[in-house]
This record gives sequence, C-alpha cells and structure tokens, in this order.
Amino acid sequence: MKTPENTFKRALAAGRPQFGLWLGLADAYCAEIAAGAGFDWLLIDGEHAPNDLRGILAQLQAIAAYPSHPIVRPVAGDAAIIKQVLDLGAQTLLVPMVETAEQAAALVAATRYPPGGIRGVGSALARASRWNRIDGYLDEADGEICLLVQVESARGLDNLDAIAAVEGVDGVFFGPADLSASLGLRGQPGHPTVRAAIEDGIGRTRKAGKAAGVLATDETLARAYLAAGALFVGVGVDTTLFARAAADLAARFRQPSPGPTIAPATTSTTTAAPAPGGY
Ligand SMILES: O=C(O)C(=O)C[C@H](O)[C@@H](O)CO
Repeated sequence: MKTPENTFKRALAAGRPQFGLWLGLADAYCAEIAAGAGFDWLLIDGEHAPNDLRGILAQLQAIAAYPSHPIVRPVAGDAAIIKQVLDLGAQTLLVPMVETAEQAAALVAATRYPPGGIRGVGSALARASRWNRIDGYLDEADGEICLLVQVESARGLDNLDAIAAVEGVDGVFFGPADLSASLGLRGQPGHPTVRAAIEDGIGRTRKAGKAAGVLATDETLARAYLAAGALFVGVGVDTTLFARAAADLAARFRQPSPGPTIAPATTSTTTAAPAPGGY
C-alpha cells in the first residue's frame, strides 16, 4: 500500500481551479451525499461547525470513496490538534486566523515530521498510515501535505507577503466574514471594500507563487474572484443550502395567514445572495 497522492495539492501546483463546498452539517451521511455532488473539494469545518475528531474521522471515511478531496479546518493552528487531524488521515489543512509569517512557519513545522518539523510520530495508531500498512509512510507523508492558511484580518493582510513567502505554505485563503469584521464591515462579506482587499490579496498571493482561495456563495462574486486569480473557491455551504431550500419549500405550501396575502416564494434560478449577516 502506498501513501495516497494529494491530488488537490497537485491541481493547485498545476494552476487548475478547484471548486468546493463547505461542510458544516457535521455528519458523515451528509458528507457522503455532498461527496457525490461533483465538487473538487469538501471542507470539513472544525472551527465553526460541531465537528469533533470522531466526526471528522467519519466524514473522511465517507468521502474517501469519492473523487472529492477532503480539506479539514481545525479549530485553531494548535500543533497538538494538527497532529491528531493529520493522524486521522487528512492531507490538506485550512488553518484559520493566521496573521504573521512566524505563525505560518510554526504551522509548517506542525505538519512535518522531524527533523524538518515537530509532528509527533504515532503511525501505528494512525489511519493516515493505515496503521503502518503503508510502506514508507513516515518518509512520504510530508510531501503529500497541503497547508492552506487563512488571512482574515487587517493585520494578516499587512503581513500577507511575508506569510505567502513561507516555505511549506501551499496557499492562502481569504475569509470574507472575519475579514469584513476586522475591516469594520461586520456582516458585509461582499462589501466592495472587502472585495477589493480580497482581490488585491489574491494577486499578491499568486505573485508569491502560491495558490489563493476564498469563499463566495454569490456566483457573480465567486467568478470575479476566479478572474482575479483565485484557484480554490468555496461556492457554497451545506448548512445554508439546506436551510434556504427547506424554508423556500415550506413557504410554497404554507397557508397564507388571514392578513395580507403573502407573495408566493419565487423560485429564482439565479444564485441567491449570501444569507443575511454574511456566511
Ligand atoms: O471568515 C470567513 O469567511 C471564513 O473563514 C469562512 C467562514 O468561517 C464560514 O462562515 C463559512 O461559512
């Protein structure tokens, strides 16, 4: 058995755009449904969704049978948490709230085995090595790790060039919700000022030779970021997709209240704007 190839890492290195879906339902059954939808990647969110290690493991196992590449977002860039998530078998990480090159360098070290890094060795217990069934896992693992860091604050933008230059950082993701809040535009991730900052960040990241990523649930905005050079773009979130579709369906059958007639829900064919309050 060989170390699985990180096809997502290779696609980014080849400059091939990759479209993804954010998974916040925190359920392997839902993750497998999403895995059959045709996305290049699926983001298992351990920062804002109720995902624990067992839940992340179950979703990795459910997705493994499909071409979609799983990306895991740990709650923070903590070396011990990263060790656990990598041992589960995640090969691509999206680490939130990165603001300095020093932080980024520490994250690289956390994803690498000694002597290049500090990742603890426990392959006999790790799904990542298939419990040592993979010959040479300890020598091959580092090369198949894809580290994506999130720049989502004014301070992170100030330090972006130094962050992107860190050896071992494969890509920079711009988090519109947190970045907008940091820029004094909380709840306005699609604000022109936020969009301009992200587009500038995408250009600087690509200039540094790294992949740029973003989340945009509005199709027009997602395509604008692609045109600006983004390579990994989240185009939807499972929770809001489900919440909105369920509410729209209910509205179509809900009996009108005795008050003024409610306008029938429109089944718009265009992409709905992000949910109120951003995403
Ligand atoms: O700041 C952001 O935007 C992100 O990092 C994505 C968000 O955490 C999340 O709202 C995705 O739905």
